Amino acid sequence: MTGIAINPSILSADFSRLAEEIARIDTSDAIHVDVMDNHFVPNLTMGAPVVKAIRAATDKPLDIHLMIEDADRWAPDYADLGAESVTFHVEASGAPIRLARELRARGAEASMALKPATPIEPYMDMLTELDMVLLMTVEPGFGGQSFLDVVLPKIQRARKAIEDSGVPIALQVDGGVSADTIERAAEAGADVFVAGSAVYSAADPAKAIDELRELARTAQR
Ligand SMILES: O=C(CO)[C@H](O)[C@H](O)COP(=O)(O)O
Ligand SMILES: [Fe+2]
Repeated sequence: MTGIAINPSILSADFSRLAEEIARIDTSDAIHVDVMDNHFVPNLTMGAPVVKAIRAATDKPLDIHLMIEDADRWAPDYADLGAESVTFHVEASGAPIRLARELRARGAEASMALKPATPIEPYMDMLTELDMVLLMTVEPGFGGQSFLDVVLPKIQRARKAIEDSGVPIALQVDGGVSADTIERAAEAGADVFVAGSAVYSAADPAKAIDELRELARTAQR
């Protein structure tokens, strides 16, 4: 297992004050940025120009979650603009191994996401091409949805495959992660947690991040 990380999603932040909102999550391990194109998912958020502005506003690692079609074409741009980690959806990639290698060649960590109903088994042999796997625990597209417990067995199977690979690949969950759900996800084997509404709805987001981290650490032990 790698160490526990809490990556707040700025999808739930006030976009009119993004730099201040980023400063409020200073205890985070990285900043999760949701890029949506209104095609892969029925929602539109931001593209490379805004991510470039976020890059300039913080030294925190950027964890870019691309919910866009034609990831093979667009994902490398986010590595080029200085993101530490770029996640593409396997459902939107024609050549995931080539894309993962391309992201790494451009200096980013390569991460692949799976929607809740996408099985992990066809991709078990390519895990070593990746730095992280993201298992969505909601249908992608919106913040504030409920955690899907139906994904827990897939988290367990992915954890076993990662341990069997002998390579320290991170296992991220995204969607509905809160103080009520993070322990279940950590017990199943996740070690990187995205939380949007749970962090930004808190009176003190930095404290909420620390509390989530402690819950996950205890559950992982
Ligand atoms: O990728 C996402 C949605 O597609 C977001 O990262 C996710 O929903 C985070 O928000 P919340 O914690 O409120 O569920
Ligand atoms: Fe996300």
